[in-house]
Amino acid sequence: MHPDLEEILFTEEQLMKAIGELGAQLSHDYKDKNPLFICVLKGAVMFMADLVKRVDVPMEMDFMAISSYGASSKSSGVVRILKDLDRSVEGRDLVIVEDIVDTGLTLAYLKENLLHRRAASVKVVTLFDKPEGRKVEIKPDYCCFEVPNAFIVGYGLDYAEHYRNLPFVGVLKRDVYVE
Ligand SMILES: O=P(O)(O)OC[C@H]1O[C@H](OP(=O)(O)OP(=O)(O)O)[C@H](O)[C@@H]1O
Ligand code: HPA
Ligand SMILES: [Mg+2]
Repeated sequence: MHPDLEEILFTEEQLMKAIGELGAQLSHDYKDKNPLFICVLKGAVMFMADLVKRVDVPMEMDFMAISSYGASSKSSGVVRILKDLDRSVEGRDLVIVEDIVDTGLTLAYLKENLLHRRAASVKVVTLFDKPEGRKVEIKPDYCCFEVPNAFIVGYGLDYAEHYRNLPFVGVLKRDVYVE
């Protein structure tokens, strides 16, 4: 285990099993829809890469970079688009791929923004949901795991840009970060 972690919540095997099941579900739900999967960088990069390999219907990918946390464990509340999509989403069935829904501020902003662009549908897939962190009411359409109200890192999730490369997910020790 990594010395900065208090405990491991999900092993690589547990993550892959859940992602496999989600991929099968999405393949069923999006058959004949040619959905556009939108990866929310940077946190969702690992999840997106593993998920799309388990989707066996025609689909496309695009990427958006959004940031609200900076070098902190608390959301600044100000959501900024750092990189936008490459193409129009008008009339498309969109699947937003997130690593975690915490306060819900990122997702609320993103959903609204994409619906404004006249997408046919916008659904949200998240690896983790932290319901106790919510500041705005929003529910993901698909979720692999609920997590407790602690700051978690690994498998794409960072604290001050570190720990994204861990293949598992754990709780960061309280003395490693500032709020
Ligand atoms: O529900 P919220 O409280 O808005 O938090 C969730 C968002 O925050 C994190 O992104 P962050 O802004 O840290 O950027 P990153 O993906 O580059 O780490 C995470 O990847 C989600 O996108
Ligand atoms: O628990 C978390 N860990 C990492 N990034 C995050 N962004 C929102 N919540 C978290
Ligand atoms: Mg982050």
